[in-house]
Amino acid sequence: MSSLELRQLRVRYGRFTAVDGVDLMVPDGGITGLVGGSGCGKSSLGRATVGLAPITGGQILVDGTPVAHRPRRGPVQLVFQSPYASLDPRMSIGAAVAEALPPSRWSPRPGATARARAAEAAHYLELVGLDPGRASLTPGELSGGQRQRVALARALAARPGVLVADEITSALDVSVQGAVLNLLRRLQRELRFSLLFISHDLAVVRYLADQVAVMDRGRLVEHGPADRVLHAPGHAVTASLLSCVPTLEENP
Ligand SMILES: Nc1ncnc2c1ncn2[C@@H]1O[C@H](COP(=O)(O)OP(=O)(O)OP(=O)(O)O)[C@@H](O)[C@H]1O
Repeated sequence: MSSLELRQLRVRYGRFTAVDGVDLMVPDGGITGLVGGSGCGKSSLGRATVGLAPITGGQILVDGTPVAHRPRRGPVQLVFQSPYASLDPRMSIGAAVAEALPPSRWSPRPGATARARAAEAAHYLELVGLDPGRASLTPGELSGGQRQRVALARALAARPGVLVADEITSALDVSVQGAVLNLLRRLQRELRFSLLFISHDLAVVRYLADQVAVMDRGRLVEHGPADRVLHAPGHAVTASLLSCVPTLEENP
């Protein structure tokens, strides 16, 4: 488990600034929900934490240490909205998870390392509720929810201190969204990674997050404890996002 800190983070695409000097702290072992309207820069911020968006200013720190901009198997792992973005359609799901494991120690017995890695990959598949006996399947043979579980297993296999989940349930049927969210919450408690949970769905964010940050046009406009931000918003953008979520009202 690790803290994630963004200091004056700036992301630009050509002349367009998508993230405009954001300061954000995801505390050690905490769950921070990042919300905002469409196009406000949430995904750009998330992608920047793993070097997948063009950072033009500021710093990203994990446990107070600046991280390299494109770390392989780094301390921060990102799960995308579409599992297809992170899974090779030709690779078996077992191989995809094994590939993400940290390099293993040298073993004197030929084949022993490959076997140990397959066993460890099976462990991660089990952890996300998939049958390790089906490790030879490819992503195309799985349902959307199962694919997202594989993407989660692959991210966790890299043993990140921080997980960034970007709209991970948006592409799923409503019937499986809850199961994936429950899984994520259970895994966060068991493995104790810090979580930056990006979503446009405030009801989901309230369910998971202990801190909520609100973005608008590339800037952070509000940040605080989830209870306070979602029940007594201090910014018009937050209030407007809340007004679109009638289910948040306990006594309508
Ligand atoms: N690769 C890119 N090149 C140019 N502009 C981009 C690129 N990626 C994103 N943008 C622009 O940056 C802005 C922020 O996009 P981003 O995807 O980060 O927002 P978002 O809050 O995640 O939106 P959504 O919820 O709709 O996914 C948008 O105006 C988008 O069009």
